[in-house]
Amino acid sequence: MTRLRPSSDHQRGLFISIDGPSSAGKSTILAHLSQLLIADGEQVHTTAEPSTGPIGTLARNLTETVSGPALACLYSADRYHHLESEIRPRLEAGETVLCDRYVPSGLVMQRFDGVDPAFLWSLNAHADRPDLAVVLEADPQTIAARLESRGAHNRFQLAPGSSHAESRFYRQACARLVQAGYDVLRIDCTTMAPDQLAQIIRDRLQAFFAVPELETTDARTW
Ligand SMILES: Nc1ncnc2c1ncn2[C@@H]1O[C@H](COP(=O)(O)OP(=O)(O)O)[C@@H](O)[C@H]1O
Ligand SMILES: Cc1cn([C@H]2C[C@H](O)[C@@H](COP(=O)(O)OP(=O)(O)O)O2)c(=O)[nH]c1=O
Repeated sequence: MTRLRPSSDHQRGLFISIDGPSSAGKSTILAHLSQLLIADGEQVHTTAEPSTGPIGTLARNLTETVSGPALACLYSADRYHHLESEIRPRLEAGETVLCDRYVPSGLVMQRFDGVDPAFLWSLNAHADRPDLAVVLEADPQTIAARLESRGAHNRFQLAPGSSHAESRFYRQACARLVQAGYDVLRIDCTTMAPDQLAQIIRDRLQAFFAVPELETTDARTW
């Protein structure tokens, strides 16, 4: 039996974020991944940003009426509060945390308001690095079709050509994240089914982070 841990001397659980263009399939893949990890014996906590906490609720409610750096600050403030109030405590309890949107979304979405990427990075640079940042990629036309059939949730998604712009912003954000030491797994979700994509992520986690349960128990005695 193995457990997913950052390393064999850690009791902390793994932190995995998933980002990508609106309607690429983040929530769907996350649900499949959660089921797979639970079947593997992991304790899984799924969460999302903006969070359901006070700052996340404010950010979501103000997205149509506040823009630019002010909105960017709200989303990043939510991120730091989310880390402190929910993500870190769950990780320290040994749970695997799956987060639907995280820093990569913060580097991408506020660019629709023309916010300087360097400013966005400075707002997000102190957020905890996930053990794995999954970023979904796809042919923008395919994403646009998924978005149209699901329906837009806010002004960013209604902007003409938004799927193309988001894809471009994500490519740039990934380069920045890799430079900052993030472990980024980019996967193309144009044609593969969500359960297959979840399997790819699960295999990657197993390959990099599986630790024999005996070793995690041994580490506890110290
Ligand atoms: N790999 C996929 N192939 C085809 N359709 C998908 C895939 N993943 C998700 N979808 C569909 O695309 C839509 C958006 O998925 P969703 O998970 O809500 O996206 P997101 O969370 O990225 O906004 C849903 O109708 C979903 O069923
Ligand atoms: C995390 C985050 C989200 N957002 C936006 C992107 C989404 O449009 C919105 C979340 O909406 P939601 O409907 O939950 O997401 P999705 O469309 O992916 O299903 O919040 C930001 O603008 N900045 C951020 O940092």
